[in-house]
Amino acid sequence: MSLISAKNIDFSHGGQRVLQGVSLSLEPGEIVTIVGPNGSGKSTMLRLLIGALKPQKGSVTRKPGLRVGYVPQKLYIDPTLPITVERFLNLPHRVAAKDAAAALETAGVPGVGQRQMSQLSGGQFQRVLLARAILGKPDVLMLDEATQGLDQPGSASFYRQIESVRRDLGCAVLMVSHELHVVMSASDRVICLNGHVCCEGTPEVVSVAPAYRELFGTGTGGALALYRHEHDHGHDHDHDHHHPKHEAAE
Ligand SMILES: Nc1ncnc2c1ncn2[C@@H]1O[C@H](COP(=O)(O)OP(=O)(O)OP(=O)(O)O)[C@@H](O)[C@H]1O
Repeated sequence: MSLISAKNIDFSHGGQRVLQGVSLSLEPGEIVTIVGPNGSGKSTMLRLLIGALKPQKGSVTRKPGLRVGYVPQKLYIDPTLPITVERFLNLPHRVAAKDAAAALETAGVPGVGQRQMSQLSGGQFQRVLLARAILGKPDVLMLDEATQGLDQPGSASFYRQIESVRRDLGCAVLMVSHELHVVMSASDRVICLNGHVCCEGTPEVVSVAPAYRELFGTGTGGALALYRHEHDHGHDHDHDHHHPKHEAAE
């Protein structure tokens, strides 16, 4: 059974149609990224999947008892408010010190528990948010533009952390981004959204799909290859096949 599945969703904000006929699902353990231009309905889709919004048409089904860990885009903490990482992880529910330490370790920031939140770098801060999501032992981690404000190496490193968290926890990951190549390289499957699902598949397949290239141009293929090299351990399909049809369309 899928962890979450959406069937034929229509959604409008006010009178404005944002999503039309969108179907997608998330299977246990997979990393799926929703990419799309600004305003294409990515955040709305995430909120529908979580259940914070109700579709006007279609349905969203979540596996009973599904635990979702959510990593927001950015969380504002008043810099004049002294709060340590450990204290932050204890909000809103108290957690055991050893669980907090373990979550920080899994999230890639071991030992920062006594640091002030305001003194963390952008990358460390997002990893602390990740640690907080991990504490709930999620079946699914959802990240909405979680690397905004990080530079490209910082984002790439954050997404590698996500892969490692997936390995440790065995959870599925659903991310939203408009940062293309960096995010895609870490994904098993990419869904390109622009009010509807334009195309969907492995990063290699989506990055050469005509609908994707129409939206984002052709510039991401090389960068994808650059980041992908670490992952070339042959999943279930041949990465190296040729796409003469698409190349001819460039
Ligand atoms: N609460 C709301 N009320 C009215 N319109 C909204 C609301 N939230 C989003 N919208 C509109 O719905 C459309 C889709 O927004 P959404 O945030 O889902 O897109 P997105 O793909 O996540 O965009 P971005 O990449 O810029 O974050 C936009 O045109 C936006 O203005």
